[in-house]
Amino acid sequence: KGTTREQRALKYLKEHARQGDPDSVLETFDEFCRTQEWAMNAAEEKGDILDEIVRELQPTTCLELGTYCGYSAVRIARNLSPSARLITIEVNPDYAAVAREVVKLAGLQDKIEVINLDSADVIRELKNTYDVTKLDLVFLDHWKYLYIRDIKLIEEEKLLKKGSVVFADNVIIPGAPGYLEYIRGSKNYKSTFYSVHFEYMDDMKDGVEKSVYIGDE
Ligand SMILES: O=C(c1ccccc1)c1ccc(O)c(O)c1[N+](=O)[O-]
Ligand SMILES: [Mg+2]
Repeated sequence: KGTTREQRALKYLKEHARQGDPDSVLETFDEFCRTQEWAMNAAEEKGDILDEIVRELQPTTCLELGTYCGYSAVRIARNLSPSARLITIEVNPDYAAVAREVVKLAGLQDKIEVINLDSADVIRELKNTYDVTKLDLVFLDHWKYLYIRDIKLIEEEKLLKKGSVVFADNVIIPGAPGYLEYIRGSKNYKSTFYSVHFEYMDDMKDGVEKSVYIGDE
């Protein structure tokens, strides 16, 4: 076909979603994934938990690792207060390019910054280059084996404060065993596991982990 799945999804969104309406973009993306092609979005069930976290926490500065096509970036940003912002990191240039279009389609380009770099390199620069003081919300959704590397880097950079929330997708499928062991074993977090369906697959069980930082930073 010459096009990628992500480009086909973007085309569908441009044809069927309402410009400037984040809810319409999300609904249309879910429709695409249920009727045309599966994609690894943090869909309905996971999205509802993410919505709940954002509404309760009212974060000012959010970091997402693993933008993919921007579904969860739009999901987070649509609930942010006017001055709040989301930095989302995507190492794959093709995904990042599609995500920027999806963010624009949702009308959220003033709240979301998509960075096409390796997460570790950006985390080390958040204070100096990206004007970040502390992170209120971190959403881990990139390569599963990198969750533990990056949470340790975030701690090293002293980017968390009491009450910061770290929310991790896919802790069952594909799974992030090293991360789960680390975060649940750490005295600096209070973690809660939520059993949810794997995106768009009503007969597959996945899990997400919400960890509240109670450490001393
Ligand atoms: O790793 C995969 C994966 C592995 C194999 C085939 C397709 C996807 C995946 C699956 C569901 C997710 O929610 C997700 O975030 C990812 N991911 O790549 O980060
Ligand atoms: Mg995921």
